[in-house]
Amino acid sequence: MNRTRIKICGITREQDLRAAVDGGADALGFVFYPKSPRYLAPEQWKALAPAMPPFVNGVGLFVNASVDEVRQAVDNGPIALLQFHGDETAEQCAAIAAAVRRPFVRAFRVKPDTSASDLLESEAQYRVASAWFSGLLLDTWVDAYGGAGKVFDWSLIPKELAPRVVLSGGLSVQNVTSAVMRVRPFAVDISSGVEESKGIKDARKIAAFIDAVRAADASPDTSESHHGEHS
Ligand SMILES: O=C(O)c1ccccc1NCC(=O)[C@H](O)[C@H](O)COP(=O)(O)O
Repeated sequence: MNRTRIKICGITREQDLRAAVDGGADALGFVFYPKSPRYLAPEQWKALAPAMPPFVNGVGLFVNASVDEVRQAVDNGPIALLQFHGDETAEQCAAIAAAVRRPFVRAFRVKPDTSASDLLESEAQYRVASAWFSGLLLDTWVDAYGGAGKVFDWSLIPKELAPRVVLSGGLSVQNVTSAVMRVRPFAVDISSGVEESKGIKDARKIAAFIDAVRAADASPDTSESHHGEHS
C-alpha cells in the first residue's frame, strides 16, 4: 500500500509542531516570507528549531529570497529541504540550492490556463537545471503567492507525473480523501485547512486530516488518468 507523505505548512508554535509530529506528519513547513501571516523571523525560528525531532523533514519556504536569507534559515535550524514559492527562475533555484547544499521543491502555481504539458515541461526543465531538484509542489495561483486555501483542477495533473508531485492548495479534511484517490500524489501539503486562524494550527484538524489521508491510502485505486492533452 502506498503511503502518501504529508507536509503540514506554516508552523509557528511549538504546540503545533508537536501536534503535527505526534499525528505522523512527514514534513513541517516553516514560512520565511515576511509578508506572510505565518512568517517566522530568524529569532523565532532559532527558538522553535530545537523542538524538531529526528526523521521529520523541516521545509524552509521562501518567496524571492536572497541566498543570504536562505542561508540564515538553514544555519538557524534543521531545514532539510527548500521550497521556492515565488518568481524564482530555475537557474536561481539551482544556484541557491547549490550554495546552501540543500535539495528543493519548486512550487508551480497553477493558473486557469495551465496545461498538463506545462507541468511536464516545468518538471523536465528543473530536473535538467539542478541535481538538487526534488520535485514540483502544485499549488493554486494567488496574488499572495500561497497559503490561500484555494483548490485548482486536479484532473490537470498527468498520471505519469502524479507519483512525483506534492499536491497542495486548498486541501482539507473534507476533500483530501477524494484528492488522494483521484490523483495518488507522492505527498500532500496543507496550511489553511488545519488552522483556527492564519499561523495558528488546530490539533484536532491536523489529526483528522492525517487520518483522512491514511483512509485514502487504504482505499482501492480509482485514480483518474490524464494523458497529457490540453485541459
Ligand atoms: O503559507 C503561506 O502563508 C504562504 C505565503 C506565501 C507563499 C507560500 C505560502 N505557503 C506555501 C505552502 O506550501 C502552503 O502550504 C500552500 O500554499 C497551501 O496552502 P493552503 O492552500 O492554505 O493549504
